[in-house]
Amino acid sequence: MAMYSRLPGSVALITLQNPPVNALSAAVRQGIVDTVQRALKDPKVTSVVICGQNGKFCGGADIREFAGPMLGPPLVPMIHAIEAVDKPVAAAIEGVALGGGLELALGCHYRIAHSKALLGLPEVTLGLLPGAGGSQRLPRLIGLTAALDLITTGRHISAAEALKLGILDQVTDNNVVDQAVEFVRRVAGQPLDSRRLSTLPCPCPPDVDSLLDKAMVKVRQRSRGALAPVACVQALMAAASLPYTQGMEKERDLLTTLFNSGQARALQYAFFSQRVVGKWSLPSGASWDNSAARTISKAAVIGLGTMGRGIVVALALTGISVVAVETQEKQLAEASQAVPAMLQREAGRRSLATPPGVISFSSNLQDVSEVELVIEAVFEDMSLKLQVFRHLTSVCRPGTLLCSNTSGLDIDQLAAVTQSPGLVVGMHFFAPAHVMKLLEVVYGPRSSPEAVATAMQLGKRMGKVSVAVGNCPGFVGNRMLKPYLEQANFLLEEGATPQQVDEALEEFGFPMGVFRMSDLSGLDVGWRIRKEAGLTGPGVESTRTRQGRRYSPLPDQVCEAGRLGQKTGRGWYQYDGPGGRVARSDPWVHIFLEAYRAEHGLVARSIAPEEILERCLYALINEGFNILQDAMAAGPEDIDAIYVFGYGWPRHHGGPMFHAGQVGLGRILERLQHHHHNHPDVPHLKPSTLLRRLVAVGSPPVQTWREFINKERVHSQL
Ligand SMILES: CCCCCC/C=C/CC(=O)SCCNC(=O)CCNC(=O)[C@H](O)C(C)(C)COP(=O)(O)OP(=O)(O)OC[C@H]1O[C@@H](n2cnc3c(N)ncnc32)[C@H](O)[C@@H]1OP(=O)(O)O
Repeated sequence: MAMYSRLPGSVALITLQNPPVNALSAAVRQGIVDTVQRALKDPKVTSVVICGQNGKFCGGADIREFAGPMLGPPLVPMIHAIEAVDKPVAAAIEGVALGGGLELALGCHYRIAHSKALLGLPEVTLGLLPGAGGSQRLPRLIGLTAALDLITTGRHISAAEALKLGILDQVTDNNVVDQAVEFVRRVAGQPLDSRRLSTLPCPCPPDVDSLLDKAMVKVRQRSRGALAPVACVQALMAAASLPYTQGMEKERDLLTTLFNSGQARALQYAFFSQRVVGKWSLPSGASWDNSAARTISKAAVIGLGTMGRGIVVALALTGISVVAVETQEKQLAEASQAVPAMLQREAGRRSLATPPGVISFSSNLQDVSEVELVIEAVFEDMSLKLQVFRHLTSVCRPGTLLCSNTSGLDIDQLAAVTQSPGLVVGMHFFAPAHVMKLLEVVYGPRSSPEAVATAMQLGKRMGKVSVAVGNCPGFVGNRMLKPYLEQANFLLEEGATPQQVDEALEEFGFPMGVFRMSDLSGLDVGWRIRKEAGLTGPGVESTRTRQGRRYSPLPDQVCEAGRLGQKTGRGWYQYDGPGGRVARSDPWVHIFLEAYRAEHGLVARSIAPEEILERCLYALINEGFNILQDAMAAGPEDIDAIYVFGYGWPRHHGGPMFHAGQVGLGRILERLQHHHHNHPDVPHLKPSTLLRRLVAVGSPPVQTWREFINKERVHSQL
């Protein structure tokens, strides 16, 4: 797990060996301890280089080991022992040096990296802090201000940035091990005291207290309720004010608290969920490892509204040539101005010198005839989409993949009007499409494995977390959103205000509560969908029961008053004019709610934040169980990834299904039963069969549900 070799010229080379990322498992740590000892004892060795095999230095501690008892030599003394060696030790960094990997490198006396290497301390994203001395050594090396940035964000930095910050001693485009060997030969015999970071003072700016206070405020605002960012700032406070040994004690105490927290478990689950969903499988048996994806080099986007423009940019950024089609001249003219500017901005944000893809604009649908894949992004209207698909199937060459960016319409219906229904899939992007990480890839009953594989791979190329989902109204994300929104409206009827509902959800960790979010997206979106579903509109009676179930006409009435959200400057809140961003409580809404309750004979009651959370979140979670039961998502990880990456579910709560497991399935079932008893006309509160089955078998951990569901399905229990 760590190979020792003696190179000519008295250099010992230690190579970490633990594919795929040389994580510091117990065996690797033992290997390092043994090989460092060997190098120390060998009088012929004058210097040491540590590197990783297969072009990767080290991806950090082995996250899989966190679930069990920690065996093998601990990291902290291992790194101290390296720092104390009296022969120069250099880290030769290729690929990645992340987390414990960078902490190991910080324990070495010198760090040499390849120009393409990435470095960082991403522990905060796993609910931890750099607990192998990183929180104390890094600020001593690069100063408190820069260390605060790197440790509280967990961002990966390039070798060039690391060199500028002073983390690296040298960056090379050549073989990094050769360079490191040459380097240590050169410095052999020089004093090492100043290279032992633990012995250095921590460079701090004069206004250190104010810097740390501001950092604390910032992390609390950025990730409300998250423990790890706060602990990172506390560890850096210790680095700034205490001797190294005491700083290390503080680091250890903070790490122990975090390590045992539910948040660390949730964030580590989220890390693995993201990877699990990439290994997609469909009920048909088609999966990522038995379905070939096509490589797309030329694509078209139809419809250049907000979504279409974002999709064009996302495709172009991957180097794909895009034909961007809009039949309305005014919209086309606007888009051909806006899209290149968006592309430049996004390329800049991603540090790309020039956007790699080429975009051509057209008002003629015939111009898509030569592309390999089309993404339709026209208005969310089935008859319009059908018209576009009929047209596409006649103009595109045979074999072209036809995708729809619908947010919930029937993919199969679209496929049915084409000549090759197997080549039709949904690609549901989230606004802004070039920024948001989530992509739902929707397979219909006739979608071919090749079409699904191609869309999944294209999503990955665009840097998205692509999740394969089944074809049902709203797919996964929006299907679960429906009961959540419904409960929020019912809570207003019963006495809550939009602020109270939003505050409870924001306190839980959502960046925006449901009403602020609806104002941002535009209230007319849902209004149109409800009209199409015959739930509201001319001729529909204004009652609180529609289509046999409880219905709240509140959002329809807000729209009827011309309040469509931020775009009209009024919605559930008021804003400083159309397009305003800052939501303020609006007396109109309170008067309106009172009048509404009076009209329907409702008596407002005081509603506690706990009830708001239970009603909104448990209704959403319950629908998640229904989705699993209907096989519209392959496993809970798929649902959780969708909610974390597309709907602002706080990552430190893992995702709705993980959260259900943490709350306790028995408790979720009991509260749903309670609320359903109080609201028997709300079917979404009726506990799902799958939830009942899981509770009946003792509420197994979320990681085992996928297998349980598959077995239950075989035995027709679901
Ligand atoms: C008292 C307890 C003491 C604990 C001490 C606490 C200190 C902790 C310090 C740490 O080091 S925490 C870990 C910090 N490291 C990271 O966060 C890095 C995580 N990994 C990544 O960001 C990426 O994987 C990567 C290294 C940038 C590589 O990305 P790439 O896209 O190339 O591949 P992936 O698909 O992401 O990964 C491939 C494969 O490897 C698995 N994996 C990656 N990193 C780790 C790891 N650190 N431990 C275990 N496994 C890891 C990943 O799950 C994939 O596996 P799969 O089976 O193929 O899905």
